[in-house]
Amino acid sequence: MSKYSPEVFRTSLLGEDMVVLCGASGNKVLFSGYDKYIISWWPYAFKNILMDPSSVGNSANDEAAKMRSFLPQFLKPDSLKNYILVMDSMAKEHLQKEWSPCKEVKVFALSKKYTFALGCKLFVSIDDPKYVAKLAEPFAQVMAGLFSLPINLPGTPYNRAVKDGRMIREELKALITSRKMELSMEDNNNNNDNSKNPGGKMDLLTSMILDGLDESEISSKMGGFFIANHDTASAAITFIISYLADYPDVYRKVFQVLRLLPPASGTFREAIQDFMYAGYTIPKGWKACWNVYTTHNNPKYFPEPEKFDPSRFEGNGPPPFTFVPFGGGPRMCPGKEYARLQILVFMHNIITKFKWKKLNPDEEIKFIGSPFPAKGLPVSLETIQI
Ligand code: HEM
Repeated sequence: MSKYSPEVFRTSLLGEDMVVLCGASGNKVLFSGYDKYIISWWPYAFKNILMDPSSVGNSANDEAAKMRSFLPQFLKPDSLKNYILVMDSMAKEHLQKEWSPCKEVKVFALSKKYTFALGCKLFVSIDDPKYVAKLAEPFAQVMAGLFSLPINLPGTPYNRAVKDGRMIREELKALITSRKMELSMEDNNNNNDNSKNPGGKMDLLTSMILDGLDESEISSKMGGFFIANHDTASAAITFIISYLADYPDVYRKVFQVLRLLPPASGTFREAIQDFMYAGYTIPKGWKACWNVYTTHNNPKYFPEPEKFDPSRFEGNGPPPFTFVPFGGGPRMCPGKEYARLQILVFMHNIITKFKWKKLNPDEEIKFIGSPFPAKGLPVSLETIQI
């Protein structure tokens, strides 16, 4: 029987009190030692690294709220269905090019390559592989810097992330300028409905421009969307592939992987009134970081929580707010339908093309923000004919 022992970790940053609601399940303690400080610093790191200084509010929470207040048409299910064909053809092309010629692949790196390239295509209509690769490097540095010690000295991961965050915003601003010019040229030439869709590019960028956001807001928010997409869907794909290797008979029910290894470790809230947690009073006004992993591993709702058992999702499934890979309530992940769709389309393509075996069956899983396999999940591949 797993033990479940919630803990509270208190810190104080830039004058704001914060608690990290961490916990333990079985032998795993998700946040220990200095990880707790890194996690509590995250909203500030996000703001300092990714946000244009002219578009930032007073607190990190203001930034999240602004991000939320703008839910682009692009991310709504009605619009997303228009992108299934692009997702499908990119998944096929990616598998053909990167997987088919190989006997063995490292799943994590390749799924990241696919989800990032898909984001470039659907968010900003970039499909030149060289340009995609040029953007991938600074985004990887930003991701590393977001979960590092916030020491802004030359050579530290945080310092590199601040510089690369600035570089990304500059690239995005250049894209915004040229897209605005295309839009206004089409408007001048042609006053029909297509004028809102230059060259067929109704991507996230055009969607934001048409919603009237200014350049610095778009570059900050766009950076946020890229980062939110960066390690999440690729982690989900990686662990679905990993669990499928262990449990081939349950491949149809794979989405419960999101319970066992939720790609986003948690998020931040402000207490609107005093509340009790694990015997502690958390005062009104404090920031709280809640953790998806420990919610998903609470044996009260998921008996034998570390067991992979798809049948627990049958019938009514788990009670509300216990299965929360995309969060819950009004701040729930706005990218969840996009994420689900890209994972589904990719998994459909991979399952119908390959069988695979893990090369390191007992590979360690590490956590830096999101979970990842320590050696990148190397697998051997066999092409199948259906
Ligand atoms: C498997 C993939 C993903 C997972 C598991 C995931 C999970 C989460 C979680 C747990 C939150 C916090 C929700 C809350 O506060 O209640 C969140 C927030 C957010 N996600 Fe995702 N996400 C994923 C993919 C994406 C993608 C692809 C995008 C963008 C295209 C995205 C955009 C965002 C944004 C902008 C927020 C902040 C919302 C706010 O604070 O109001 N996510 N996500």
